[in-house]
Amino acid sequence: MSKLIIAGGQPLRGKIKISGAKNASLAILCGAIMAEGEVIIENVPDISDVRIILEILGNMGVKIRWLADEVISLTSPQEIVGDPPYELVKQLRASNLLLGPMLARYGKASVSLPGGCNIGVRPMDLHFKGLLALGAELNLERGSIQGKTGRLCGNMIYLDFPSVGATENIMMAACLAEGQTVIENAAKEPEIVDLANFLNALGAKVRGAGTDLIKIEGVPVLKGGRYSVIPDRIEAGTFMVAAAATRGDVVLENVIPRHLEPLSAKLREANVDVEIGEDTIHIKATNTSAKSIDIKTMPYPGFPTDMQSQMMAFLSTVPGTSIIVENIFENRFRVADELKRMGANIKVEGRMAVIEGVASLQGAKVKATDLRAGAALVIAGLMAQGETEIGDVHYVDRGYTHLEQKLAKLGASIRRA
Ligand SMILES: CC(=O)N[C@H]1[C@@H](OP(=O)(O)OP(=O)(O)OC[C@H]2O[C@@H](n3ccc(=O)[nH]c3=O)[C@H](O)[C@@H]2O)O[C@H](CO)[C@@H](O)[C@@H]1O
Ligand SMILES: C=C(OP(=O)(O)O)C(=O)O
Repeated sequence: MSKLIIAGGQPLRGKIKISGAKNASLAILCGAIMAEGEVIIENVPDISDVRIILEILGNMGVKIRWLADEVISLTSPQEIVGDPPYELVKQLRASNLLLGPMLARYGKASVSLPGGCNIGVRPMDLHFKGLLALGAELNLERGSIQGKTGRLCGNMIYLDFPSVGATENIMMAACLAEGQTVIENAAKEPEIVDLANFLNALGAKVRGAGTDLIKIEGVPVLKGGRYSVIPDRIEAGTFMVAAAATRGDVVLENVIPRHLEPLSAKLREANVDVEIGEDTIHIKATNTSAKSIDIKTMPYPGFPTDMQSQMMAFLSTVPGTSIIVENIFENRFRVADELKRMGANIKVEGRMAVIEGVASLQGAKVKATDLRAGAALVIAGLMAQGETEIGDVHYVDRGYTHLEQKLAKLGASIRRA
């Protein structure tokens, strides 16, 4: 098991290029199996979640070739040669996004339920509700979803909650259904828009992605095509917060600033200077004294749950009392216990965390409890006095491309052991 060792106390300074979005790439890679021709996807991040989903697709008979760094070619078979293997599926939540595409293209699917994970339960009732409304037959057998269908049929689907995964699964399946599907109260996250743009590049007819009403006109086939994934707003956000937390001066390149507005607004409220360019964001925190703030995680365009832990690390040394309310995933405060080992003063009460800013954190041995918790501990380690050793770094590797190299380029003292 590798560890990250950080000698804290250096403000981050310099420029960094943001990679392609994990959460968009994973959905797009699943959607690619619906195409009848070769699909080329650019700007795919080199992270373990991508490697696992590719292994799953390979097991199903998808031909996969890396054409260059971050560029993948995929060609799906006429018939699936094997089900997604449980051993791989259980390692990543996003494998549940194979359900819609498999049903739509192959008329059958067998995918293990994701079950719970470290950040909370990951139910799929809304995915089921949508796919059943499109005419699929779904059964749960020994922890695995077994689905079959003839050609799916468009329908009106209202989501009780704007679930990102359910919107993606239903939207993908509806692309090959007969007639029109309307998803009401759809998720509006940028990754939904990216997936819709990708599907449209293959010949799908999806309109309204990015609003809460998505309309999909089914087509008989999707063809091959080429598509470039959007930049990762959460990787970008993590570097923004790391820059703010170390009182640094960092320019992020290859970002879509609009996607980061919920975070930029909160950082400005905390007195951090955020300058927006066309595809850059400049964080200047060298001369600022940060202020405590309150945060509530919400579906987009609210504050993202995936940035909550990193903000908790930052706020732990901001004078005053900050409050975070986590509305999406019930177990996303586990990182508080690790931050407390470094001297943070955080009280967790159900879905609320109260953070009393302390003068500084001290380096300690800590463990990543999930992906963004790991990112938060990296930020805490960069701020802390002395050495921090972060265990269970495999969580961090799920979602960050070349994290140590990028941070070292900004002047951090960080190494893997
Ligand atoms: C709204 C939201 O912030 N979604 C986040 C969620 O997407 P992901 O797609 O994993 O999760 P959903 O958006 O579906 O889930 C959000 C909420 O809806 C509930 N739920 C979901 C599906 C379902 O069928 N039934 C149900 O009750 C979940 O328990 C959760 O409380 O995790 C991703 C990884 O961290 C983030 O990138 C997404 O931004
Ligand atoms: C928790 C995350 O991802 P996943 O839904 O793939 O577990 C995340 O991206 O922060």
